[in-house]
Amino acid sequence: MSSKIEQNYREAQELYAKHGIDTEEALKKLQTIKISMHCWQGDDVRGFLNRDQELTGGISVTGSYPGAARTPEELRADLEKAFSLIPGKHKVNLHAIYADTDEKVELDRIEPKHYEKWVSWAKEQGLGLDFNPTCFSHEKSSDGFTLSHADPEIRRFWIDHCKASRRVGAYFGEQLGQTCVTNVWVPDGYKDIPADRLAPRQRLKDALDEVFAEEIDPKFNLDAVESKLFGLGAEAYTVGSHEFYMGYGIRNNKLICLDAGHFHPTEVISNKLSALSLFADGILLHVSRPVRWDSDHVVVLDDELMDIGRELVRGDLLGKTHIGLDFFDASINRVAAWVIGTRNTIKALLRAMLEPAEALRKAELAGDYTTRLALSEEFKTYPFGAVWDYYCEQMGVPVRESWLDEVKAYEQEVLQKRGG
Ligand SMILES: C[C@H](O)[C@H](O)[C@@H](O)C(=O)CO
Ligand SMILES: [Mn+2]
Repeated sequence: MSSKIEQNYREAQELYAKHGIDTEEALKKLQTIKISMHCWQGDDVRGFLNRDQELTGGISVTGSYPGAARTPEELRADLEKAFSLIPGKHKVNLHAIYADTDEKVELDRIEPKHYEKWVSWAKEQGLGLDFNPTCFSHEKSSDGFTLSHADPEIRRFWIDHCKASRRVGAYFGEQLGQTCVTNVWVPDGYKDIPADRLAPRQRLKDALDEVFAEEIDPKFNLDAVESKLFGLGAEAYTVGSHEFYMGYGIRNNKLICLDAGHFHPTEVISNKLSALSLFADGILLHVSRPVRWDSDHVVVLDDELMDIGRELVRGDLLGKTHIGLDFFDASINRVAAWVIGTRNTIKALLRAMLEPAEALRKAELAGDYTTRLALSEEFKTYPFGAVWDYYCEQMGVPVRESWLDEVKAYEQEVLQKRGG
């Protein structure tokens, strides 16, 4: 006797098959896609190296929901809980400040050994790891500048940190047999109108050239660069703007990171993917949800998330795109935040795989925009949910909202005991 979930799935399968959409193929493909889940949602971007430092760099976490992870052990336990509720095998994205070590190590001196415990854990869990130098929340970034700092000594510190970070990334890749993506984002910028826009960009370019000078096997580590429009306290000018990094990344074969919150309010990253894919070696996504500014809300299954999924699927861009998440909300249960955002990102991909892309393309080429619109709209109410539920069941994770009971129980048994 098949379950109700399977019966619903079989009916949906038939409906999709009428349009030549193979749901089994879609689910097989979906299993191979890894989402890089960012560790920093678990503790409001505090990390473990300089826990007393306030969060700087023009980013902000709001909310005081209890239960933030205070130690690497707690953070790993929370990540495990979240992964147990998300279908598939994925990656964890670490920032340098999440080193798991008793040593008081400075950022420019980090080494693979400071992250060994993360690697053993990732091996046990069958996860990949990605990495980021942390160029914020530090006394040497207190005036808002790092790699483009006018003071060569400060610049040197951050260059050395980024170089060390790439070596950590390569260690992750080599140890785990999965390429690590090391993403460089710096907050550098001015609050008010600069007198000189060029010099900081020249310094950033030169610093990056130095950071990337050491050859690292791309099998182990790929470098990415992340642009931004503005940050808190850097409203007038950001050194690492989109044009800057698009140019830098294309010329130097770096992955270009598109963060959904790093553009003008009506500008969407979904519309950039096809263009960039023609010129860039690869793309890294920071899937996020800006609400009026780069607020880093948990991603919901909204039009933009579905458009990102569509562009990746229809343009066959999954092979050259690394999907990372970047949101941090401290006003809700942090494990739930991961689960909601990651499940939504996977859902968006599945939904895109279950759309009649070929028929839509054909209609478009024939100038039949009526069919294009009619079909797109009708597919919005196709039984995508039945396929998603079946996928969750097959992958051994809770179906529909039943995951929430597990998060609530974890909150009672574990998170609430942490206080704070
Ligand atoms: C913590 C992240 O590295 C950071 O959010 C960065 O990726 C970013 O998006 C800054 O706005
Ligand atoms: Mn980002």
